[in-house]
This record gives sequence, C-alpha cells and structure tokens, in this order.
Amino acid sequence: SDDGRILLQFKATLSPGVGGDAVLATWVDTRGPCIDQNVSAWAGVYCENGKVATLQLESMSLLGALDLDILTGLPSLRALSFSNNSLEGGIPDFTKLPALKSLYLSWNRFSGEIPDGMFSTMRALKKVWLSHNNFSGPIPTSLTVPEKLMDLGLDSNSFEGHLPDLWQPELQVVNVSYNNLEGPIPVRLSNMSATLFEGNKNLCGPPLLVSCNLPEKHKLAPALLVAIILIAVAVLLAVIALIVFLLLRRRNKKEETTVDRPQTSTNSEKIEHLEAAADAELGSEKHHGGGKKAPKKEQGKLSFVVEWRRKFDMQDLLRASAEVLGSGNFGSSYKATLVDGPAVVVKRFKEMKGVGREDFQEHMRRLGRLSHPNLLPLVAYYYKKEEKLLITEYIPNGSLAHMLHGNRGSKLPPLDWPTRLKIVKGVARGLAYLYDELPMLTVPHGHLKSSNVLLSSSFEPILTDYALVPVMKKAAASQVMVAYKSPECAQHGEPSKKSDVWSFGTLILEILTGKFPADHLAEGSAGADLASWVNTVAGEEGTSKVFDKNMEGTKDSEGEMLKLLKIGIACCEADVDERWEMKEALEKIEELKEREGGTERPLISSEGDGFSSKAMVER
Ligand SMILES: Nc1ncnc2c1ncn2[C@@H]1O[C@H](COP(=O)(O)OP(=O)(O)OP(=O)(O)O)[C@@H](O)[C@H]1O
Repeated sequence: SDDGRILLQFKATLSPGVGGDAVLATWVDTRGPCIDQNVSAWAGVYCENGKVATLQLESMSLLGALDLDILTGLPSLRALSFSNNSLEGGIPDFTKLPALKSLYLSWNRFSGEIPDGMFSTMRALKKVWLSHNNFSGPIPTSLTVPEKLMDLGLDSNSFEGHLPDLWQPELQVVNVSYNNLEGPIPVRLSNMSATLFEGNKNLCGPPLLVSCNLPEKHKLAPALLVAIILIAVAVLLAVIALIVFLLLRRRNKKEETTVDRPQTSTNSEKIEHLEAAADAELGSEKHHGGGKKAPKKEQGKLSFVVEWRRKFDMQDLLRASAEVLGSGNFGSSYKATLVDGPAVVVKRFKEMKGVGREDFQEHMRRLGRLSHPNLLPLVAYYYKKEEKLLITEYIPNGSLAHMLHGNRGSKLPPLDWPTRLKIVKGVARGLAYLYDELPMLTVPHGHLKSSNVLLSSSFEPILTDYALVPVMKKAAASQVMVAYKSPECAQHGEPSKKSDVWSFGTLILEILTGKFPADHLAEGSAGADLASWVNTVAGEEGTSKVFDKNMEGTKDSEGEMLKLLKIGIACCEADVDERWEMKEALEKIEELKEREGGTERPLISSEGDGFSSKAMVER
C-alpha cells in the first residue's frame, strides 16, 4: 500500500537504540500497516478507515534528527508522538502536516529557537507537548493561532523573554514551568495552577506569589486601587456563594446515588452493566444502518492493544460465566471465563466520564505498549461515552492484600521474609519501569496499594490499576488512594513525582508489619498513617516489635529486615524535597539480601489452591 511504502521510507530515516528496533521490526512489507479498517499490524502505527492516522513511536531510544517530510504522503495522519526518545537537532518541520491534531516531542534533546510563525498554519492542533527538551529563545507567538488548542507543554526547556498571552477558549493546561521566562503572567492565564509557572526566576504576578514591581508611573492611584479592591471583593463573595450553592446541590445528588448503589456489586448488576454496554453497541450499529460511516460503527467494539492468544468480542464477554471480584474506588471488577477460553478480568470505570475518545484511545495504546514482568498487561479496552471497560488477564493467586490480611482461618501459610523481600523487589522494579517509560506522567502509578499487587504462582508481584490518572476526572484522581496517599496529595491535592514513592513506602511498611494502612487512618488524627505508627512503636518499644509476628524465615536476616524498614520509612518522608526519588529507592532495595543458607518455603501451586477470588475482601 502507499501508506506502507511511505512508512518504510520513514523507517529508513530512523535510528532506534536498544529495544526500539524490536518495534520497527514489525514494520515489514507484506500487506502494509492497516490490515483491517481500524487495525494495524505494525507496532506504533494506528489506522482509521484503512489509512494511517497515528504514529506513536515513544520510548524507543530513537537517535539523531527527525525528518518529517516523507510523512506528507500520509494524508490521514492526525497524531504524531516521539516522546521519551533521544532525538536531537532543531524542531522538526511539521508545518507540511497542517492537519495534525496532536504533536508530542517531549523528553528528547531537541534544541534551538522555534521560528515565531511556525504554528500559524497549524489550525487543527489540540495538543502540543515540547516539554523536557533544550529549546531556547522566545515562546513563538503563533501558538495563539490554533484556536482549538487544549494542552500546551513547554516546561523544562530554556525558553526566555516574556510569556505571550497564550489564552484560548479551549485551553486547559499551559505548562511553562522551569524555563527562563520573565515579566508578568498574562491576566487571562492567572487562574491556572501556580505549579505551571514555577521555576522561572523572573516571572511574576498571579497565580505566583511574587508580585510584579511595576515602574512608578504605572502604579495606580490609591482611590482607583480601593475601588478595584472593593469590586474584586464583591465578585469574590458572589463566586463563593455560587460555589457553596453548587457544592450543596452536588452533595445532595451524591447522597442519593450512594443510597442507590450498595458497595458490593451483585452478579446481576454486572450482567446489567455489560448488557447496557452491548445494547449501546448494537443500538449504534442499528442506528447507522450497518455502518455506512465506519468510524461510528467501530465505537461499540472492544479494541485490543496487544496481540492476544485468542480474540473475543463483547458478545463473548456477555456469554462468559461471570463472578464479581469486588468494587473499589475506581469501579467494579468482574472475572469472566470465556467459553472454551481463558478467564479475563473486566474492570468497569465509573470516574472516567468526560474523558474524550481520542485522549482515552491514545493513552490506552501507550499502556498497551508497556511490557514488564511485574506489570499486568492491558489486553483490550472498550470505549463509549458513558461506559469504559478495561480488560486484563485474570491472575488466579489473588492479591497481596489477600495474602497479608485475608488468610486468617485459611490454610495458607503466612508469607515468609524471603517471599516478602521478593515481592518488594518486584514492585520496585515494576514502578521504576513505569517511571522510565512514562516520564510525562506526574504520578506514573497513581494507585499503588496491596489489593493492586497481584501474585503469580511463584509469588512474583504483578502491579495492576497503574497509570490511569491521565484518563480520570481530576477530582476523582485525587480522591482515590485514601490510605496510601502522600501528605502533599492529602493536604494540597498537588501530587508530585514522588507521590508514588510515598505509597510504595507505605506498602513496604504494610508488608513488614502485616498491618493494614487503612486501620491506622481510622484512628483519626492527622499524621495517623502507618509510617507514624511504625516510628512511634519503634521508638518506644524497639524495632523488633514492629515486624509481623507471623513472618517466618527471619533467622539471621534481622539486619536486612531493618534495612528494608528504614527504606520504607525514608520513602514515607513527609517533606517532598527530602523524600527519595523512585530510582534511589530501587537502588537501595536491590542491594538487600534474603537470609543465606535457609530452606526455601514450599510454593503454593497456582491451580486449585483453595481460595476463591470471591473471598478477596477489601477491609
Ligand atoms: N486481573 C486480576 N486477577 C485477579 N484478581 C484481580 C485482578 N484485578 C483485580 N483483582 C482483585 O479483585 C478485587 C477487586 O479489584 P478492584 O480493582 O475492582 O478493586 P480494588 O483494587 O479493591 O480497588 P480500586 O478500584 O480502588 O483499585 C481485588 O481484591 C483485586 O485484588
């Protein structure tokens, strides 16, 4: 095909580093990239209506300069991402692709000035991410031309001069932090979060706390100033009254829904949800008369992000025997055993309303590309405006939460020290991988807790529910993770790059003490987290009193256990600046050893181990 030929020419211009060549190895000239209307056989290439629409070549260690000229032969191309590579040279010339909607060049080594008029013909652009490069010079003023612009990331470069008024009606994020900008922040940008502007030595004015020292002649006459203040106060009061009114109304509504929906889902509820989804699917097909318009028809289908052993569709899921696994903060999970097939887990999300189809799809593809032994791979997703499902493999051994807290009275032996250490190491490796692969996310995991750590038959930990913050409603994202939530999230709702480190620290302490973090929150007062408990008990009664009494295999390993305890406490450092980075925590953990010369615990077989996933109760 034409698209295939062009992409192969483009491939010849790329130089991938270690690992990246595996992706490009799937680009081979047999049938071209778009095997079906909307499916591509080439990794990183996504098709719509049989034409290449998206190129997402992220984290492939691509080197050298980027030449986009060949891509002008792909008229349906709408999104380009080269994030997290080692590309260098000046900004690639994308102006010959005027239909582009998204351009991601973050986390590379691009440098030099960007021509001021470069964006003046790019009217379709919605997302422009140039963060974490070495761009310099002024911010191009033509960035005000794309009037649908929603996200603009210019942070962590060396842009200098004044910040132009980049305001646009659709603009949601404009991040210019960590540059060399100066002067006042344009008034229309002043209601955005201060973190988007920090790290510039000479930027001033709201939302930053630094006021601009205007020259004398610009200072306002005192009477005028008083009038302005009075008006501002009046407006503020009106806004507060409106917010209180809206909040009260929302709370009333919320109370109604909580009464309506009991915490634990029933099987019939699952059927209802899945049926609703399928109805919607069939409905849309009926509606569009057998699919004259292909993009509409695709809406109700499962989209696979990985080549899976056996493909299935919505109908197969409905025919599958189902079992409710639980209902968490994000939504409910069901185990569906496909007719003559494996079991999968269907997770239905309730807090993803309002996330656009393109954003959702783009992020799911990003997740589909991840591959690490300690991460549960995403298999497929289902997108409808009112219904979002994620499908993963079913892991029969249950979760760490279940092994640590749910096995009293059952025949399962408590986890011994070498197994606990193995779990901590695996979690650390999975997290570090997420940090490497998704540097564009502030919180790469975002939902780490013991019920989201599943265990393989050899007790290798498998993380789930990761990297979903970008597709959550903002309010929902900051509400979840109650017991593992870092102080900066709990108090200011401002997550940092180290927020996952806090959750990880809490998890380490949970693994060592056998205590459930939420039990400590229940005790009430501020600072009532697991780390504070550990600190208090260790101080008053000695560290040996902290460890889980049921933990075996600890002979001759007290020194190593104590080191891990200290690592857990260091990760739970309240001061974000003092707290370790993920990388540092991983390095320290890799150095730890289990007891030498001891006997290995017998492994529990993965089949018929006598506990049903139904019993996985969250306390
Ligand atoms: N792929 C899976 N295989 C086996 N068990 C799973 C799988 N995914 C989740 N579970 C288990 O099913 C139960 C419910 O999971 P779910 O993710 O819905 O809720 P949660 O993890 O308790 O809360 P949250 O929604 O906040 O993540 C948990 O005990 C979890 O360990």
